[in-house]
Amino acid sequence: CADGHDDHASEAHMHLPQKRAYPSVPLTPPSRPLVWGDVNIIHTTDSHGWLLGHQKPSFPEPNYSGDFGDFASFVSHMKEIALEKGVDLLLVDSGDLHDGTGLTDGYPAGGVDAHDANKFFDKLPYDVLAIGNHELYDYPNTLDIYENFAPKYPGRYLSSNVNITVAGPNGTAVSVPVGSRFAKFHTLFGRKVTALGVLYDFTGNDHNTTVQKVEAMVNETWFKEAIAEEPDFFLLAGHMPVYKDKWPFVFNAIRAVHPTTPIFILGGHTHIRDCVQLDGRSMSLESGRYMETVGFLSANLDHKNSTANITFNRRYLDPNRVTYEYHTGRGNHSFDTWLGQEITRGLNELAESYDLSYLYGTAPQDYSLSRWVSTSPEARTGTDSPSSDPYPSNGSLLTLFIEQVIPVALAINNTRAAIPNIIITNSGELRFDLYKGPFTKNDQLTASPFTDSFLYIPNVTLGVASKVLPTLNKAGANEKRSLEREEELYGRGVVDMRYRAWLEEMDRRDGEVKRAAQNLTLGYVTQDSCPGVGDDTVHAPLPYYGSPDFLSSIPPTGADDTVIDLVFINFIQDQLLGVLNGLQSEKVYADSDVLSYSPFLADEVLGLFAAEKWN
Ligand SMILES: Nc1ccn([C@@H]2O[C@H](COP(=O)(O)O)[C@@H](O)[C@H]2O)c(=O)n1
Repeated sequence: CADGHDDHASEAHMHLPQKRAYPSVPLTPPSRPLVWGDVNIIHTTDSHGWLLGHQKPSFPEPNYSGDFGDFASFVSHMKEIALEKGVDLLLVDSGDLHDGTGLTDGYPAGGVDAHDANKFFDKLPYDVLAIGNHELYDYPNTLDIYENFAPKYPGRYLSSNVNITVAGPNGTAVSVPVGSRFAKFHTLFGRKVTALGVLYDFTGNDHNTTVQKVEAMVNETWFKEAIAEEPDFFLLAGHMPVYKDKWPFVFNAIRAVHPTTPIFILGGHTHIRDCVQLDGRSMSLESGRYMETVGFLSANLDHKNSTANITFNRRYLDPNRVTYEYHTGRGNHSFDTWLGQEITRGLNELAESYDLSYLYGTAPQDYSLSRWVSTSPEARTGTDSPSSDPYPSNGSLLTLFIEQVIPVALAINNTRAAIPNIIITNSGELRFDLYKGPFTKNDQLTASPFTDSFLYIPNVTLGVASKVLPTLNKAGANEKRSLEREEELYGRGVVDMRYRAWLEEMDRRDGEVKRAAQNLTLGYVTQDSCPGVGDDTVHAPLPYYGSPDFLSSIPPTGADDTVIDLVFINFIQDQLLGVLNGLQSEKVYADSDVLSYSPFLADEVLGLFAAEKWN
């Protein structure tokens, strides 16, 4: 094994949470050392609970096999290197800590999503953290951030445009920032920083939370006062994509007062690796998702009022021990810090206490969302020829979910099971591939983490019901999606289309040629608009297969006027009612026409199916 972890390799094949996230296969090391500057930033975003690292053996998963303990050791060593060099190194997170793995979503009854997993986050020396949209879908999660998480980072957990309503001193409701609106602090080497934490215009937030539009935020008095004094640099963290979103509102508001002050923007939300320069004295970085990327951004700052371009460098690191050891000059025996090992141990204990290795059944094959996955021996090195799992197909997780899993699971103990139905869900309900072999509670919550419920409207005619899906997808929506519709979906947090477009583009650009060469492992291949190469490790891109935004079960056969149950996931209720009312004029459907279809939630159906069919 490339980095001498043979004795642990067998652990990586177990279905239980790993005792240690050693890569089980040889990993490609980074292509070159990092370029350090006077100011350096390590960036995480959209981690969604992936603190135990990616544990499956098929590529590209081993690229991301470092766990949060490894990351903590990496950060400690990088801090030491920064100290030796006499430069600043900041640690920044851009939000979305909730929803995505068993560690966040596998909490016992009465618990709160991510409450326990977030305790490991606060063991790291984050300088600034920003709130994400997944902190806002459910009020109890936001309240937990407000009461328990933000106070761990006094003044540094930023929610510049996000409020929560809580009980005030005399019992009256008050709307207050979830964290702080802004932070002003000095770095270790005395640089003055003004930081913000901005959320994009999210509209899917729960009651008693508010998100102010970005353009309104920059007109607030507190904002104008916060940016009035010139710092050595602005640090704009935020759960907002660096491209095609509203960073320019914040950037321009600052530039109107400080035309030359350096600005670092650390964005997130679209799950992609991206970099943009809004001018020569600023750089904006977005560092992927699911702890599949750790971003590194550095700059050599010059003197006040200088108008010269600043030299920035950015890098997208694959979070694994080979990467971490390479950049810190450590070997396998000198890499782990006490804190790192404690975090790894604690995460595994949490996985155990949540019973994440509970076995539902054994998956007969891999099922993928948009990419090829295979467990053939060649796939271990990422060099076999890809098999085809587009949607719809037998290898597509979307097909399995909508055509088999949901119909089987929702029929369990259901008095309406004999009534023909059409079931519709958003494809974003599924978040990750499902791999051949033991299918555990952790795998269930990783593939489908949301506690969304299944609802129905009875007595919809088959003629109307069968038009709902094409209308939702607006036949050919991927090519011709109307701006209005895209904005509405985007506001509710639906960004899967941006991530998918990114994967598609990297495959189209040079996928076939790079894969055919068979000398590269599979992974992300980024082309952003910043100078130089961003990916730290060179890979061949994964083959990409597109999928629609919405999925439907196979419709029953019958005449157009046959009445059926129209079943759907609650996340899409508003859109579905809108479409239904546009398709027929006999009845105006409202929330009061919607009934509960099943007690089972979206984060249970794969497990129910596996227990019934995969044993
Ligand atoms: N209850 C929910 C909440 C979200 N989704 C899906 O998640 C996507 C947004 O997540 P990001 O990580 O991209 O912010 C969105 O596309 C929804 O499809 C859901 O299904 N149910």
